[in-house]
Amino acid sequence: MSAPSPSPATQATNKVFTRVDLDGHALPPSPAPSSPLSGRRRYALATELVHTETKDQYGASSIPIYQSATFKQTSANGGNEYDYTRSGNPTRTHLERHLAKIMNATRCLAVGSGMGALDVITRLLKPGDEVIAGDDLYGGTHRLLTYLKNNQGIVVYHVDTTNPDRVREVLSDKTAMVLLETPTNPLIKIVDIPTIARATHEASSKALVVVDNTMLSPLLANPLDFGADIVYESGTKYLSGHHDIMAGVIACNDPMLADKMYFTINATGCGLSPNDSFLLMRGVKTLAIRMEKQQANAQQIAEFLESHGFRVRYPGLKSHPQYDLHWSMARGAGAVLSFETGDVALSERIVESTRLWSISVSFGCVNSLISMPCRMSHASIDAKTRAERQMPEDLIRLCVGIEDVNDLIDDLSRAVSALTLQAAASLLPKATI
Ligand SMILES: Cc1ncc(COP(=O)(O)O)c(C=O)c1O
Ligand SMILES: N[C@@H](CCSC[C@H](N)C(=O)O)C(=O)O
Repeated sequence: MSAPSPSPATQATNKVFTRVDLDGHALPPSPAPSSPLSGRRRYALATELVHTETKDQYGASSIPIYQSATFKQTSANGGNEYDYTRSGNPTRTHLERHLAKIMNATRCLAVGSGMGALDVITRLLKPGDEVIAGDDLYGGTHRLLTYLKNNQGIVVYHVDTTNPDRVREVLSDKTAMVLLETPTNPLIKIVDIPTIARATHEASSKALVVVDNTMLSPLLANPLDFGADIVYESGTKYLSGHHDIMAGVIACNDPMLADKMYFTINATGCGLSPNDSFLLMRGVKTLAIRMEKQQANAQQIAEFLESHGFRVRYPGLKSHPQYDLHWSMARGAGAVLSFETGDVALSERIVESTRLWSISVSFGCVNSLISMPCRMSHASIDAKTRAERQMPEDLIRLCVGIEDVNDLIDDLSRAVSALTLQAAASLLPKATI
């Protein structure tokens, strides 16, 4: 008996894609096209963020959540577009194609967290490879690099990446990866991506420049346009915007590199779940409006603190020593700033006296957060290393949300003035409020 001919729906599912991944699975075209059709012109980013191509059979305007671990095949040889969610899922693919468009990449991969993204990227390394990273960087990144150094035979240099000459000093043909963050977390220093990318590729044609773009998001910067080979972000932050998921995204333009990273994701099972892919997709659509409000608020708060004598680190302030460099690479200053009070105990009390600002790690959410990085987000960097890297223990980090800015300033002002009035003037060499 001959097999029944496949239905039109099955035929559509079985359509031949021009690209296949390392396991022979078909890859849908990526990035998603500018949508709806914009002729030759690409729409502005705020428009592209919202509009997304869907071919849903019922015309669903929001991507359905394909909450299925496995997918029925039409032949004993398998080979349909999807077979198993660890390998690929329609909701995740939709998100990845949309993000590739937004991140100016040909391919994007979505995984379970920002650290998961860095784990996938660093699995490109092999024992003996050298990695150059900043000396001011997210604590979890420092922790993973230290693990690789201690257990996987990777040589890691932490240098001041805000000075390209310090990077040049350690670049060699053994350099496999240069890992950059800009603005750095938590000291908000700026790194010259184009200069370092050029120097890296000159020193070793195989070395990869990897940029963590979590602080700015694709709305404000596209490091791939400045010579980066791979860009990753914690989707837990601005991309999703509501602190209701953990996610990580990786973008690149080299199909071979993308295939290698996809291999790791499939092999280890760290791809983003369908439900979280849906939530991240929903969050991305409002990125522009959230970020615009967040950074407008951050600017006013930074000016308020600076006008009261605090040393404020924010690239929206003309006093930032690398103001011009930042604006040569970015379309905005972001919404994370940090400031010093001159006294750890005072900083603690300010943090604990605010009411609207939640004491939380993370950033990029619609509500405002306050934290002391040395005690919280960067506690995984030991005290000795923090001291060597001159991380001020009294540093307060503000992650500004979308609330009414006057309420935020009032709350901060009340916390600061109540305490500084009590404090002896000697405790506050810098702060004069
Ligand atoms: C700059 C930066 N990169 C990466 C990460 C890691 O992201 P996730 O928490 O989603 O793993 C974080 C924070 O956690 C971060 O601040
Ligand atoms: N306990 C966590 C701390 C996460 S910090 C999150 C975020 N990157 C930030 O900078 O606030 C850990 O050990 O990773």
